[in-house]
Amino acid sequence: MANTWWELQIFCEPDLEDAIFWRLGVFGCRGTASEQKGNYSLVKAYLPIFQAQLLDLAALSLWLRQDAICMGISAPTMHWQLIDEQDWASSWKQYWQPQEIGDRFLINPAWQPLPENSDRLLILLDPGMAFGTGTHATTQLCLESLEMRLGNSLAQATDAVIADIGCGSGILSIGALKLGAKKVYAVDNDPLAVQSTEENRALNNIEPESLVVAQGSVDVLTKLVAEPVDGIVCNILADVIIELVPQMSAIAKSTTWAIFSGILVEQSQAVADSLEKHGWIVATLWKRKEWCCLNARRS
Ligand SMILES: C[S@@+](CC[C@H](N)C(=O)[O-])C[C@H]1O[C@@H](n2cnc3c(N)ncnc32)[C@H](O)[C@@H]1O
Repeated sequence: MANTWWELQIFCEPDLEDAIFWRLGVFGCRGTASEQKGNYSLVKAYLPIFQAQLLDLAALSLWLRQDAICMGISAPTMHWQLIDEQDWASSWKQYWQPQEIGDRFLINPAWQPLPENSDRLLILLDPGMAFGTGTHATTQLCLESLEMRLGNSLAQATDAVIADIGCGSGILSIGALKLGAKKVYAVDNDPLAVQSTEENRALNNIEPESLVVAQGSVDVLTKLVAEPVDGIVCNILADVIIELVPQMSAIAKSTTWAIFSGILVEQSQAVADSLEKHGWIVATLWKRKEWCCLNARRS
């Protein structure tokens, strides 16, 4: 039973997909994927059996219906079944294909052949049970922001020391290092994410000294980093970011820049207010679908 998973299958209108991904993420689903089925989307998500009972799944289904009603679109249908771990691993992997992100990155699932003739920065990933395949708008916004911060020749990318808070699969840490950052400190309070980041570090031939991974949050980072960092990237949910912002001053200096995502557009004002209250200036807001990414620097 320990290796048994819930497989959720949700048929929905494409406009509902993002709301569904958000709900599934909050719910603790791993390895979420979607495919087009005619005019509809089929979203599949996987959840360890110990994490949800039938009643929880019924409640999730009701929330999704509620979301659809609020958006004025037809309600999704949700089915669930139990599958074993082997089926889980192969079920969602077949939907995840190599993907170009921004101007520089190519995300390649670890089990896919390496691309030929690509001049993009290759990130090999097997997210395991952690969040961060690059398919979510918030991850893409963060990678594109990292490109802006580190990817042009004027930036001092090679000297940059970066903190990745809520590293998930390690995709942003690896992206920063591929852009030339000197060192990344990555933390996540989920031990499965720490394991996944370690595995993806090795997959991308990155030395442990260049990507230091630890379980925990900003409090752990403050003990890990020898001195304030040059950049921070933090893709978690808005309320968690607001909670963590005061602690981030301990790892920031006057020139530190920061990238925040996981924020719904309507939550951006609350996050910006919190940042400004704690010594940050919000320079830009990038939006994709209902998500946004705030680029900030110290005042
Ligand atoms: C949305 S995922 C982001 C993963 C990856 N960085 C990306 O951009 O795709 C958020 C991650 O933050 C972690 N997390 C949530 N709350 C946290 C906290 N207070 N401190 C550290 N990590 C946290 C979660 O476990 C999850 O792996």
